[in-house]
Formats: sequence, structure tokens, C-alpha cells
Amino acid sequence: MAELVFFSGTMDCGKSTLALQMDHNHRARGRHGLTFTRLDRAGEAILSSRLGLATPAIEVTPELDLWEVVVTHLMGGQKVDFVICDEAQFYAPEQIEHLARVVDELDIDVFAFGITADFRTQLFPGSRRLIELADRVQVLQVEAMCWCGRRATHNARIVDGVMVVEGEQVVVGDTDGGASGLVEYEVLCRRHFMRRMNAKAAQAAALSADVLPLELDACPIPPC
Ligand SMILES: Nc1ncnc2c1ncn2[C@@H]1O[C@H](COP(=O)(O)OP(=O)(O)O)[C@@H](O)[C@H]1O
Ligand SMILES: Cc1cn([C@H]2C[C@H](O)[C@@H](COP(=O)(O)O)O2)c(=O)[nH]c1=O
Repeated sequence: MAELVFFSGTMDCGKSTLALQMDHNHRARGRHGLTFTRLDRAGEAILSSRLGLATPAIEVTPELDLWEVVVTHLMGGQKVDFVICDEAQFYAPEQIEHLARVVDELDIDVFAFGITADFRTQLFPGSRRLIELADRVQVLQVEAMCWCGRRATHNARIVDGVMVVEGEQVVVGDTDGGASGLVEYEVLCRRHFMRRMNAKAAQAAALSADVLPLELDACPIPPC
């Protein structure tokens, strides 16, 4: 029986790599798939991983009807044995419903990949719908790590080196936001996310703690 599976995890935990591996493994066994993505950092209509692998994909524009794409392929005589959807957090809730329909009415497996929450810890609308509808939510085995060594559970947004908790929900990673600065992301454990302490802030805090006693030693005013 076909399934809708949501493979989720923080940024940088290997979701796109797993999507590419699953696509490769199925195709290597003669199965035919459709690959979708939205707003991949490598550009439009491409599914890429940080390991350097990439494959062409159908770009999921906000108005795209995913059910219709699959049905059109089938009506055109093409086989569709599975569907891969990367960056699924960016899909509209209705598009997630299209995917559930593909599973239930066409008996085609759908494997969706994405992060659950944004830089404010709020669920993306697409991820929320996936959690509501998926047969299974599978957390990725490779865990991303916070700078402190704990398991990373949260995605922090860093603008010009400083962690922020306000702004647009969607800003593609590692891009120059122009007037709004260089936008990067860093995964953190909850403790350091709550304290707004990314690696750079922790380093600065450690440095000032090192420097403080020296400054006190050098201070000409005796302690009171
Ligand atoms: N130079 C490297 N050597 C080995 N593994 C790497 C290297 N660079 C990145 N990775 C792996 O790639 C993962 C990120 O892959 P990617 O599929 O792009 O993640 P995601 O889609 O979850 O953001 C990292 O967690 C790490 O395991
Ligand atoms: C937390 C967060 C992330 N994004 C963007 C940044 C990246 O382009 C993708 C995640 O991709 P990955 O393959 O999982 O690294 O999402 C965003 O737009 N808003 C956010 O809050």
C-alpha cells in the first residue's frame, strides 16, 4: 500500500542527500519517479545537496496543482511509481493535500523532505499539513549538532552575524538579502536557541570572560 512519508529534521541534517539517494535507488531498479522542489538554494528547478549532488526537478510554484502534474504524466503514458518532494515546508497546505490524494487515489508512494519549524520556532504551513496528513513522520538519523556538541533541534537565522527572531518567514539560505544584510542559518540546541547564543556569540562571551580578569589585574583602581 502506498504511503505519504515526511522525512524531517533540522537544516543541514542530510534531507536533500537522502532525497537524492532514494531517487537514485528507485531509478536504479527501473522505477519511474517525479521529483519536485521549491526554492532550492542552488536555483530554480533543481534539487541539490550540500554534498555536491544535484538533479533536475519540477519547481513547485504557489499555483501548481501537484495532483494534475501526476495525472497528466499518467495520461501521457508515462509511468509514475513514486514522487519525491524536497523543501516541502515551502509548499502550500493545499499542495500537501494534492500529495495525499496521489497516495490514496493513485496508490503512488510520496516521499516528502523538509524542516518543520522556522527561525521563530513556528511550523511552516506545508510542514504543519504534512504532520497532520502523513502516514509516517520520520526524523532523520544523521543528527545536526549545536556548537556545544548537543543535538541541534532548532534553526536559527543569523543576519550579518547576529541571531534574529523577527522577519519574513521565508528567506532562502546563505543569500545576500541586500539592504536586509547577509542571511545565514545555524542549527542550535534548544538551550542555546532560547538564550540567543549562536557560535559567534558564544565565542565573544568566552573571549570577554578570558579578558576580564586581565583587565581587572591591570586596573589601577583597587577593588572596593
Ligand atoms: N564535506 C563534507 N563531508 C562529509 N559530509 C558532508 C560534507 N559537507 C556536508 N556533509 C553532510 O551533508 C549534510 C547536509 O546535506 P544536505 O542534504 O544538503 O542537508 P539538508 O538538506 O538537510 O539541509 C551534513 O549534515 C553533513 O552530514
Ligand atoms: C529556518 C528557516 C529556513 N529557511 C530556508 C533556508 C533554506 O533555504 C531552507 C532550508 O533548506 P535545507 O535544505 O533544510 O537547509 O529554508 C527559511 O526560509 N526560513 C526559516 O525560518
